[in-house]
Amino acid sequence: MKIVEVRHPLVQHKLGKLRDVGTDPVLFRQLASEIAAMLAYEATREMPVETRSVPTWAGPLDVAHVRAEKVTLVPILRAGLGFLPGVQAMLPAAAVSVIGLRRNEATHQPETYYERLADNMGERTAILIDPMLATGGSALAAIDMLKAAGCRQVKCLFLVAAPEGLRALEAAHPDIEVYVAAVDERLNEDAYILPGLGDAGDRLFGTPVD
Ligand SMILES: O=P(O)(O)OC[C@H]1O[C@H](OP(=O)(O)OP(=O)(O)O)[C@H](O)[C@@H]1O
Ligand SMILES: O=c1cc[nH]c(=O)[nH]1
Ligand SMILES: [Mg+2]
Repeated sequence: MKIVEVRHPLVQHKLGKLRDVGTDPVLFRQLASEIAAMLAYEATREMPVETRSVPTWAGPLDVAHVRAEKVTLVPILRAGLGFLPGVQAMLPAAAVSVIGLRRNEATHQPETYYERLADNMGERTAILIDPMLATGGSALAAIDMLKAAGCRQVKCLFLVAAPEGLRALEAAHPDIEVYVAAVDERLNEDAYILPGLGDAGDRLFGTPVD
């Protein structure tokens, strides 16, 4: 499994601000979105483009054109929504597929409550979007849904990943790619990432901790 930890100073600066418990939801969403755009930039580096001829002031010119119909963005509800705008800023024409998962806080297992995927999933690269990879259970469930729908290429964008979650993804899906702003230390006894960000969904949307 390809894992890219984006150590760019701008990403690390913004991540440092996200880790500050004093960062409120308005700034948290803005920073998360800005990092998401930079992760998307890295994840699309090898993206195939087609050549199209455009009229320019100097005559016709062949230019690169991204084929948005070959991509779908896949936010995992709810926290993935906070990450989506930054990725959409990079790929505005990509169809959005939505997966709703909620981690059961007692068992730490994901429970599915929504699935609405784009058409022609077999023709699309799926860019899975979630700020947190903890045990990996939610991402595994989402990737299983994407592959069951025919998806052959999956790239995952996370703000913070735990080593435990990365190992789980690697074991089940060695073919995927992962782009992350930080690989953190470990999970605590409640399966929260240390040092992590706390509950990303709550911090994005201003709800109390469950
Ligand atoms: O790797 P895992 O152990 O599965 O944990 C990570 C998941 O937990 C969080 O979502 P949560 O279930 O809290 O839902 P929310 O986004 O609605 O807050 C997070 O956004 C991931 O989806
Ligand atoms: O650290 C964690 C783990 C799961 N979900 C979160 O929002 N944070
Ligand atoms: Mg949550």
